[in-house]
Amino acid sequence: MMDFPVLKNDYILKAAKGEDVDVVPVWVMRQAGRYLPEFREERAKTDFFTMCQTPDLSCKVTLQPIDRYPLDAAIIFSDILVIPQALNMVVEMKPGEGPVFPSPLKEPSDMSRLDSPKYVSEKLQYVFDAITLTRTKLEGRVPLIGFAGAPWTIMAYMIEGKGSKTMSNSKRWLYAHPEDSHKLLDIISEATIDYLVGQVKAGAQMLQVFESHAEHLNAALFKEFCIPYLKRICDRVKESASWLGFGSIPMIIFPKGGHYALKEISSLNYDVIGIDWTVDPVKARELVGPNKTLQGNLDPCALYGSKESIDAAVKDMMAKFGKKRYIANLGHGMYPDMDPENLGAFIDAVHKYSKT
Ligand SMILES: Cc1c2[nH]c(c1CCC(=O)O)Cc1[nH]c(c(CCC(=O)O)c1C)Cc1[nH]c(c(CCC(=O)O)c1C)Cc1[nH]c(c(CCC(=O)O)c1C)C2
Repeated sequence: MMDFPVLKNDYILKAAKGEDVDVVPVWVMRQAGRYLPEFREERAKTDFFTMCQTPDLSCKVTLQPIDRYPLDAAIIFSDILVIPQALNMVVEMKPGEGPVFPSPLKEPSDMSRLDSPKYVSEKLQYVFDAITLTRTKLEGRVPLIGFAGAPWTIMAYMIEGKGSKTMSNSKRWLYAHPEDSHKLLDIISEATIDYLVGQVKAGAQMLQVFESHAEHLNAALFKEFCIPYLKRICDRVKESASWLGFGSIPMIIFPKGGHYALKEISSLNYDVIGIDWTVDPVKARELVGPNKTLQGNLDPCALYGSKESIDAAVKDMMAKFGKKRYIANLGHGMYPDMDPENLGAFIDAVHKYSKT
């Protein structure tokens, strides 16, 4: 096990475990990104995936929001799509368009193009190096979060080849090729387990699994095509981390648009459930019960409002969540055209209402 600087702020780890904290911890999804001028300056010089593959650059932009704001966690700069890349698919970042796969999986026979998940950890060593470097450079200021995409979300990108409004190509697989869908989800899950365990070994102190495309499914599809894999990932990663001497690694599941599945998800071993802004925090608490930490859920677009309106929205949000078993965040990520000052106002408001 590596030797890292002593952790000075463990609010988020405590909140994840349900321990009492005197302030509500806060971080935001996509806190490293194009809304920050210092990020755009780096990004102008280097291709997106080259940044991910260069530990010095990944570390540098991971630390940018930590240097700027009093956040309670850092999240390693990378992308969920490094898993398809490690399974032998080409993914390019197109300016103004986002990630694009030139040759997505069209039919189940295309799965023969995929490499074995056995080699994923080897191929993603650069992420582990970035994590180790960043954990060192953080000097214990805040914990470092590692992450991966959930299997359905990754499968959807591999088949659609890019973002999609309907996900009709990947949903066609679920209905027309359920067995092959399970085969693909199994491959992605095995890759993801090794990848997340590798992140813990490299220094990640908490993990988030992004089920960003839950909104396209329903309770029945989620139960068949998501739950078993989310369960396998959580159980196996926790078991390995514990066996390796890292104790109980806190894990967050973020099912974006998955309001219909919250109760089912609360039966899994994730410590924290992230909710998007469409879910009422009081209803979410009823559904998941008292033994899970909730994370979220301000509409990111609230950051387009005035500082006064952000303050009022945070006050309302925090009254609904309460201060126990709660991690403040947005209900999804920052957008590139957001004003960095308004993120500061969001964080300040969380601190203000977490004290009173
Ligand atoms: C956690 C994370 C992600 N991407 C990035 C991070 C960095 C860490 C952080 O949050 O600060 C950097 C990250 N990833 C990307 C960017 C912008 C790229 C650029 O600079 O050109 C950044 C900063 C590119 C990217 N990568 C992806 C998209 C969405 C495409 C779509 O569906 O239309 C996009 C636009 C895929 C992706 N990537 C990620 C998700 C899950 C979270 C979510 O739901 O947004 C998803 C769906 C995860």
